[in-house]
Amino acid sequence: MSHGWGYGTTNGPETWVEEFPIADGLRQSPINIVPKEAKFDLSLKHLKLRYDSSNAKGILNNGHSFQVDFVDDSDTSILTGGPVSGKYRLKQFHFHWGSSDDKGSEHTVNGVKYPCELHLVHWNTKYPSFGEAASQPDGLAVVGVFLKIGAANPRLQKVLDALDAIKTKGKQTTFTNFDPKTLLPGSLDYWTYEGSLTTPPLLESVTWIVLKEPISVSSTQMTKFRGLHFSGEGENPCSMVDNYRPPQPLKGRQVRASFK
Ligand SMILES: NS(=O)(=O)c1ccc(C(=O)N2CCc3cc(O)c(O)cc3[C@H]2c2ccccc2)cc1
Ligand SMILES: [Zn+2]
Repeated sequence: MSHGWGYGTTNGPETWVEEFPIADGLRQSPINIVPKEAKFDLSLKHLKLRYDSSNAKGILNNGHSFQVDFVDDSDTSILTGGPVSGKYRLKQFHFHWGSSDDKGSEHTVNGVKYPCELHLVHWNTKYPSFGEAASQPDGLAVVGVFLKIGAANPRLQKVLDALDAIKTKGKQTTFTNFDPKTLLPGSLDYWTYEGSLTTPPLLESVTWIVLKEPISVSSTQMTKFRGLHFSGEGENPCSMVDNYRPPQPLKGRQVRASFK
């Protein structure tokens, strides 16, 4: 998918509406989460994430983030429970981060930005493929995990060590035997709301599941994310930083909490 959108001054989030009018839609993401305004919902189930590490297949610099792709031709890495019904298959995970430790997350909590946010992208198996699901209102479920500056996180190391091989746009390499469950915090308490992709095409097909508890990342580890480039090999080097969309209007949506 070649596209002109990005995170720069001439092609950043404020310009996306020109090519993707849904950018001004009724269920856009990310949002600012205000815990005191989230409604505890007793009917929300425990989030069940069951991943098979052998489904990990590769890691790719796609020019706006990097993603770890999973084999999704069977129900071996799935999300069930939580706010969704049915089974959602893990497709990929990726991150959004800042040029400094004071920004980088897409969702914010009481207006506070984290330095980084992990997204685990799943698609509803009632549809034949990810692409099909992505155009349906109940097609995708993305688990968002905040990263907070603290001790170095050894669970991130395998991912960070692979980044040297995918420095520039379009580069990819094999990435196997990795269980993304190792990236999750101890608690699976979450906020949930109906939203969209946070990158073009901004499709309004995502049930967001944002975990309350962050995982740790050190400042040194954050500099590894910032060593990637938006640009391709041989192009003018452009550091991959600030690849986050700012919070969007709630437009009457209710954010629910799985915890009191
Ligand atoms: N940040 S997010 O909302 O969690 C998100 C989720 C999925 C995706 C995603 O997997 N894809 C497929 C790869 C891709 C490549 C692009 O160049 C692009 O502009 C968007 C995507 C999106 C995508 C999702 C659904 C339909 C088309 C593209 C992207 C972002
Ligand atoms: Zn994302």
